[in-house]
Amino acid sequence: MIGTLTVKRKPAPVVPPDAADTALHAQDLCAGYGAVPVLHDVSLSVRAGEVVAVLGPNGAGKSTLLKTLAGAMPLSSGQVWLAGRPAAPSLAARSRGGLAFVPEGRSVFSSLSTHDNLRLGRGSVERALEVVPALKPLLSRPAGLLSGGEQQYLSLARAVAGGPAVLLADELSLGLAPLIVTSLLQAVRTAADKGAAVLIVEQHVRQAIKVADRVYVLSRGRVVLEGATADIGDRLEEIESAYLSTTGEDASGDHEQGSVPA
Ligand SMILES: Nc1ncnc2c1ncn2[C@@H]1O[C@H](COP(=O)(O)OP(=O)(O)OP(=O)(O)O)[C@@H](O)[C@H]1O
Repeated sequence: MIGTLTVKRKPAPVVPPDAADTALHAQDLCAGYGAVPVLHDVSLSVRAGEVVAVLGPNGAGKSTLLKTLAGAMPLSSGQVWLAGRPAAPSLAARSRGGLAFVPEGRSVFSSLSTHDNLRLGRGSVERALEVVPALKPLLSRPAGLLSGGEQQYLSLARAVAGGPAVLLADELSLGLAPLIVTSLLQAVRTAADKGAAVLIVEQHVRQAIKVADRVYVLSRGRVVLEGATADIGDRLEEIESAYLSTTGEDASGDHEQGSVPA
């Protein structure tokens, strides 16, 4: 009797459809702190030239999401893809690969001038100033003497000096005056217009949707809504009370995931 020949093939790697042609793609991310899970199967993508805003009430997991995307925090499962390839495991390696991360809080070298702070970043001072022109008159000032808003301009400018392919920014506008918030978000828009894929976490929802192309709303670590800002603008109040106020944060915990509800 002739035996059956079984040819063992390596299974083809499963590449999510969005991963291949987007600058940043995350698939089914789960992460947490110790035994406490925070993110549950979060998937998203950001294309080059887009600003995408992550919105959600306090404690929804927005910062945790950005940290996992940046490689600053491990995943318990899921995969991050950068430019169609599985992302390197660490923040340092992702930075070398063209990802820039502005974490929450201002990190500037207080004793150095604004100009020297910019020179410390990988990249070009000129490029940074094209995106954040508000820093031009402040180049010689020690960073420690800049206002909170100016320090935030500097954090953003350092991140964009290298012309990142992907820019992640967490709560750039926290505690800042409305005019500065507008200016920071405009700089974020400029970074995208120059080709970056930009993902921001932002509490100022109404300001954010003026510059963002799309949003994801996170509640209790899950994406509960996603859509183009053009589609949600008219229904912002309804969406704010359903998803964005802390009291509205899903007491039942069972919002369905989907696109902008009809
Ligand atoms: N270092 C940590 N150790 C343990 N739990 C943490 C840690 N950081 C955040 N958490 C918890 O994880 C959950 C999500 O926090 P996260 O900061 O990601 O939310 P957020 O949406 O960014 O909130 P906010 O808008 O208030 O900044 C919260 O319950 C928070 O208490």
